[in-house]
Amino acid sequence: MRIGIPKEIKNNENRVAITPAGTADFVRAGHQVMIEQGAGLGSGFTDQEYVVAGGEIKEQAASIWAESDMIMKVKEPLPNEYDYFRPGLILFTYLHLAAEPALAKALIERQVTAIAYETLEVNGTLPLLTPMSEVAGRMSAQIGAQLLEKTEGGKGILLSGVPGVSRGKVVIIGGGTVGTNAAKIAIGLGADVTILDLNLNRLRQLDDIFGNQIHTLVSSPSNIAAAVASADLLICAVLIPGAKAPTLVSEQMVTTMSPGSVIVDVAIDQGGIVETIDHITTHDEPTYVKHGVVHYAVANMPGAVPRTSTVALTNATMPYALQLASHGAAAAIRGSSSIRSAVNALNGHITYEAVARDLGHAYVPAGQALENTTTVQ
Ligand SMILES: NC(=O)C1=CN([C@@H]2O[C@H](COP(=O)(O)OP(=O)(O)OC[C@H]3O[C@@H](n4cnc5c(N)ncnc54)[C@H](O)[C@@H]3O)[C@@H](O)[C@H]2O)C=CC1
Ligand SMILES: CC(=O)C(=O)O
Ligand SMILES: [Mg+2]
Repeated sequence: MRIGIPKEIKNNENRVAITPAGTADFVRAGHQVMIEQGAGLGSGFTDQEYVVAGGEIKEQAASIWAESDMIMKVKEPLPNEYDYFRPGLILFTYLHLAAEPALAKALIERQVTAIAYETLEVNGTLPLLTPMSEVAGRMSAQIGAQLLEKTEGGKGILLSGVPGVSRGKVVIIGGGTVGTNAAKIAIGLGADVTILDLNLNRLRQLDDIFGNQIHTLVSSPSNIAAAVASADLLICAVLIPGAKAPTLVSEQMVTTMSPGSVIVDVAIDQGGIVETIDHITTHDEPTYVKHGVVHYAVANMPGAVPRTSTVALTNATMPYALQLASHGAAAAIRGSSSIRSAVNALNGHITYEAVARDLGHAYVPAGQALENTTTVQ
């Protein structure tokens, strides 16, 4: 199969979908890999390293899209990439379609086989989301701590406090991968940490992991309201796989936060959980202030630590990419329930139930969408 790796074009997105080692894995398995010139530089990989691994460097993104059977990316295609879509093209990347209706429409209209990292499931886990959630979770506490500094627009507190001065309060809504990793760093920084989750078993696990280093609370509207009002730093880490994130923090709740408090909404890639977040921010302009509260809503946080993130992401994606390349999409989708769970659009249909529901499209299971088609390779 011919595999194409365009350079990422989202703001400050320095990750790349393949490493030189991954290129060598594909080549060893008999595939051809085309990489856009300079695509790996942000992650510290030179064109020469890809060539040594057996890849071919192309100057133009357009020829990579046109000549590839499978495009591997990191972030969702942006509107100026939609024209490259064509029937049967395999697109393997993060998609977050519930928050991207125009992208969903383009994928349907052009009958792309769109396979999303974030919904690929193995025994109830999301192994292609986990590594980036680990990165973003850890970053969220680090970034929040910095935004609390006066010079960054914050209220001017140090999360650890000092002897004689109380610690800062970090509230984390959602105790999954992002939430747990945020807690690790926030605890390390010496903050007073509270985690809310709907899942009581998850709260039990967190209690086992962190003991009396954290407070746990069930995620109810009244507990959220009280915790938000007391937070210096609010980290939002809720996920319902594939679905648009629920609005759990209302504008009224944000008005109860003291001036200079900080919100980091990591769940923004699925639409975010905070009512006062009305747009996705970028690494160039990461924050804005509303009701005196600093809001951070960058949807590609790991793009700022690309060396760590590219290696962590590709460690997880490569085994599935190799399956897709070696068997072809149709056989891989039929043969692997995990790959099937990642298929969000195929042959003009939305094939992930939560995405279909949130975008108001009909849901057609991937297996059914594969019937009577000759366009899917
Ligand atoms: N902005 C960025 O750059 C990045 C964003 N993310 C996003 O972060 C979000 C969280 O991801 P993960 O931690 O991997 O998901 P996860 O599935 O590991 O954890 C989500 C947690 O939310 C909990 N939850 C669901 N409904 C809830 C509610 N109403 N109240 C409280 N908790 C609730 C679940 O029980 C679960 O424990 C996702 O949207 C993911 O895409 C991940 C990486 C990078
Ligand atoms: C998960 C995601 O959105 C990211 O890593 O950018
Ligand atoms: Mg996005």
